[in-house]
Amino acid sequence: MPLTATIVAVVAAFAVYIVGVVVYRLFFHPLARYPGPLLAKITGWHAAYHAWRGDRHLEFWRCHEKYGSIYRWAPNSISVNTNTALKDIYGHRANVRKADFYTAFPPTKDTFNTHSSIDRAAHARKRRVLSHAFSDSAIKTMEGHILDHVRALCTQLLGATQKTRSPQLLEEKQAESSSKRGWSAPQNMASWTNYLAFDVMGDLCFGKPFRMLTSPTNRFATDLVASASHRHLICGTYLPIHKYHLDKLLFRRIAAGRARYMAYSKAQAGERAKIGIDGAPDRRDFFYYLLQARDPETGAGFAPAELWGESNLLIIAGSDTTSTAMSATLFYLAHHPECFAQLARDVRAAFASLEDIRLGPALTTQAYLRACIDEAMRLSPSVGGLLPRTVLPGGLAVDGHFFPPGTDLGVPHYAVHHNEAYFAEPFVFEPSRWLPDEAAGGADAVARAQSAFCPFSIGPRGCIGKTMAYAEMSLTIARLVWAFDLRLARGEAGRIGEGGWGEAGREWGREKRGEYQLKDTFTSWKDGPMVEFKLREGAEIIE
Ligand code: HEM
Repeated sequence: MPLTATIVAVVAAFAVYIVGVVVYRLFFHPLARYPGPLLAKITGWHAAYHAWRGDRHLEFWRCHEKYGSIYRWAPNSISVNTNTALKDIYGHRANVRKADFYTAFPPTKDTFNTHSSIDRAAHARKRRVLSHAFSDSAIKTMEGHILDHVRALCTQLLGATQKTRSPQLLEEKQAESSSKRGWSAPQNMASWTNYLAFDVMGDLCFGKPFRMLTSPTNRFATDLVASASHRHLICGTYLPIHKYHLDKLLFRRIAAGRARYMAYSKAQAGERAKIGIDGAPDRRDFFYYLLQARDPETGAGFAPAELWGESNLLIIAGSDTTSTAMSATLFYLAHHPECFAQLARDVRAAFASLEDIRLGPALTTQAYLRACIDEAMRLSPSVGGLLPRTVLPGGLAVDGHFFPPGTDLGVPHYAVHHNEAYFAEPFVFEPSRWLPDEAAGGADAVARAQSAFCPFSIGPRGCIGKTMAYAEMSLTIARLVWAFDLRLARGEAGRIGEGGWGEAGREWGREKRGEYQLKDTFTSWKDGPMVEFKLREGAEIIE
């Protein structure tokens, strides 16, 4: 056959194949009866586009507004926006495994970690070993490391209150300076909470903090981790991008950032592994627990590649997520002075000094503090998208729908957190909705809200670091609120992080001024809020 005829035949065969796939997916696929965007039913590129844009969490919400509680968001994938689906899909009895989405996460074939393990038995073993590092007693021994960095943050903010903001304000500052109680220049709390969370996790995972709070040298690593997370999301959402390394072609900056992070974390983990347990017997960090932990059933510990995989995971899983929740909490407190005032009253009454704020009953019983953090995580969840699970042989029934083996299912966090069926006025910051004595609707309304609240996911693959995250967030927010008065920066700076601001503000779902805006990169990218701090009357920070 002449060359031209061969090319025509190949192109024609390809066209017939494509048409066949499109017709099958639209009319004969087991999910064909479910509504959804036309392009999403035909190809995974639709979902990959939103993963790249960082508006995946909003797209799930928008589509549920349009199509109802269940829709098809990719050829083989269904999203369900109900509290019952949450239990059916993620609960302990769910007949599912993690979707192939997670094969895009590990840097090498032998570095599957607790988070990226798909096989249920392999995951159970890793999780058992890792759980030693998250026992209550282990977290208590890590408290000292966390507090070192929270103190460093307080000192930095105190320093900011003592710097002159601008020549015009010099006089005002001079008047204030003798008492050290002037207002600081606006501080970007997305950055500060990032530095804090990375310093804590670097300290606990690699045995040495990044020292981002006190020096700019290592701050570049926050961008690398963000790139790693974003790359995992894009490639996992549409696996051909991962399989054929298209990310290196299409998203070069993101792919390069991820590669740099992997090299960096490998080197850090290697250095910590060399020190081992004997080299630092008093050091109770994650590595200490990882190095000595043994599977109670098999007696096996983690191999070196697994150690890297786990410490690498912990940095990504524990830093960005926690910093987003803290910056979101500060965003909403700065936008709701009445809530800040109530929280400040509670915390200042409960603790006589800054150093009294430690882990323990006095902190865990701060109900309004927990309500503020939970409400911020509801409105702006650190992991806002959908965590896909694949139905195993035997199928799965969800909300009366039967799904065959191989179907990918999930509940999108941002969408279910804004579902009016569970949250009255879902876009309003209302911490009291979490307090049975204060919530409109009482204990029933609180129980309904709890049933759909899933910032840490739920079930056997839910966040293992939840207790640790609450420990870090409570210590940080309580200490900041105890020591400082805070207010939103005035003018344009105060708008950073708000909806309806800049280019993105014109997007449907990003127009709400009072909502902290996140870019969904699997975890989240954020900017702002810009907050001013002032050491409050009666507070002292020992530098
Ligand atoms: C506010 C802070 C945090 C949030 C919102 C959060 C959220 C989540 C979510 C949604 C998952 C499920 C991911 C999935 O199914 O793909 C998860 C898993 C996980 N998280 Fe967190 N996380 C936080 C803090 C932490 C911290 C501080 C650590 C460790 C120091 C941590 C370690 C992990 C690990 C290891 C997993 C995998 C668990 C498994 O698959 O068995 N997280 N987290």
